[in-house]
Amino acid sequence: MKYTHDAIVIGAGAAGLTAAGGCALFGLKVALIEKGAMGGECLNNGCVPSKAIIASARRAAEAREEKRLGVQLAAPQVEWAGVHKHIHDAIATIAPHDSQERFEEMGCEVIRAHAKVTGGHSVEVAGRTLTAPRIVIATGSQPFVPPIEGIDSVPFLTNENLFELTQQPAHLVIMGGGVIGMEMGQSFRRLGSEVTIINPGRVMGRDDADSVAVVVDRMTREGVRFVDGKAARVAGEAGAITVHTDKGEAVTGSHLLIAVGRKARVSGFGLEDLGVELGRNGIKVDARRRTSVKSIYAIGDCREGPRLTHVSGYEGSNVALEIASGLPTKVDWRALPWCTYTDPEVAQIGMTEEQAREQHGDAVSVVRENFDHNDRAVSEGEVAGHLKLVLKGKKVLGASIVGHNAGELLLPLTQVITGKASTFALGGAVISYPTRSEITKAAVFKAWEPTVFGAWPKKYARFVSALRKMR
Ligand SMILES: Cc1cc2nc3c(=O)[nH]c(=O)nc-3n(C[C@H](O)[C@H](O)[C@H](O)COP(=O)(O)OP(=O)(O)OC[C@H]3O[C@@H](n4cnc5c(N)ncnc54)[C@H](O)[C@@H]3O)c2cc1C
Ligand SMILES: NC(=O)c1ccc[n+]([C@@H]2O[C@H](COP(=O)([O-])OP(=O)(O)OC[C@H]3O[C@@H](n4cnc5c(N)ncnc54)[C@H](O)[C@@H]3O)[C@@H](O)[C@H]2O)c1
Repeated sequence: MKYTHDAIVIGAGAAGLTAAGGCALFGLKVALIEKGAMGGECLNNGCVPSKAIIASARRAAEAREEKRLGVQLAAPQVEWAGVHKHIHDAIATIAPHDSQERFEEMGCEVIRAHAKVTGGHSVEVAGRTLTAPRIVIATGSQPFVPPIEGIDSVPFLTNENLFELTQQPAHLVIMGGGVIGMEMGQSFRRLGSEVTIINPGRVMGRDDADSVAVVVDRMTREGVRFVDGKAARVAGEAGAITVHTDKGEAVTGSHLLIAVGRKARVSGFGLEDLGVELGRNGIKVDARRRTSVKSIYAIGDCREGPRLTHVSGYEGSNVALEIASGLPTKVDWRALPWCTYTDPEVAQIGMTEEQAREQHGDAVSVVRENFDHNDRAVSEGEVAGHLKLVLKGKKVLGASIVGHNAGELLLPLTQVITGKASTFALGGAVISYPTRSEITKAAVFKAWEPTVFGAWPKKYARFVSALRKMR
């Protein structure tokens, strides 16, 4: 069969950009297809805008503090137009990194249209039929809106329109006390909105309970109200929306934010007709990210598994490496990190204590160090929090850190858990996004780039692709 490309990538978010960029840097002919904005969710309505609003909120919170370290700041004056501008300036500043121009410079053919997969090796887009031995699906996810009574008759926010708000909500009611609910709840409260978070049971259920308790305590003291229950019915109109919980409580606010998880984007682009196997929430993949149709990979938020930018990037580079080298490249989640950027931050790597005890029972031990014994923390007056190291013998299975900039403290643990500490390994390490720690990976990657994407690897990748095309 004569192919138009070596690889076709659908979706230009963190996953698709990394896969397409990687293949192009190996000298392969790649089509990158995006129907919406380049950069996908992380850049346009996820990580970047949410971390920008967190930064504005932190500034307001600091100014609101009583005299501390001998210094009293003036009371904060929040100007919503300025917050909105900061969010969109941050997006605009980062956008060139994910732009069509940059990926065309790398060698990708970028097509801005809706793609439809029509076979194991073919994709229809903008009136053309593209063909390649390998197709990579990186179509992402969208907010899950629960089908509860009244949901169609009230206006609500999700991450897709939250950052477009041109006026500050008087009272933001948040359905869901997961990562988005907690990060945005604290931010809007600090910026001056009243905030109520409705969640059944423990908030941030995937994280270590002791660590989460420290954040809940801080947010409660800052004035966030937590309501235990599941949103069961909504009613009202713009400016006065009431959420009724399954426990009989009713909360009325000016705005409603829905943050109860994600729905993988898996329909409307041909997978149904091809019979690609789906799981409960996403495309089923093996450890190499291959779907049930082996020439098609699925990476990032659209497949079953963790949904984080650094995970999307990791899977994108793995798949690019597998396509270029022809060698199986499996994911390794032993040192998977994630961080919730509340203040204090909650950072996790590898197994939580709960997961470790489920798997290894009494063989697990936990050591804990509190920040009030850490001289830097004491000097800065930021002593809230701790580090919990989850061990089997002296082997680290995981760690949970809650405290100032906790996300920045994970990197040495990545190396301890994987046992890989070379510069090459650091260049491929999975580092929580967005953290300043990523700069070390970027630097060593720059050092390795001329070797990894040098003339010989490029020749080899083209040879592998030519062999594949002959089959
Ligand atoms: C508010 C919020 C904050 C977040 N903060 C963080 C954080 O701090 N750290 C972190 O690690 N993660 C964070 N995340 C999660 C992170 O944003 C996602 O995991 C990541 O963006 C997923 O990347 P992706 O490439 O898999 O998908 P996406 O970024 O969703 O990209 C998929 C792309 O595919 C395109 N597409 C879909 N179908 C087609 C088609 N048929 N044809 C052409 N194009 C198509 C879409 O238009 C989209 O651009 C956050 C998420 C949210 C909502
Ligand atoms: N810092 C980060 O890395 C970061 C930040 C934001 C988002 N994200 C990603 O985005 C994804 C989505 O975040 P999210 O906060 O929407 O989901 P989530 O899965 O983190 O949390 C959803 C929460 O909603 C609750 N819930 C479910 N149904 C409910 C109902 N009817 N009423 C009230 N509560 C209900 C659940 O109990 C859960 O606590 C995350 O899984 C994460 O992968 C990551």
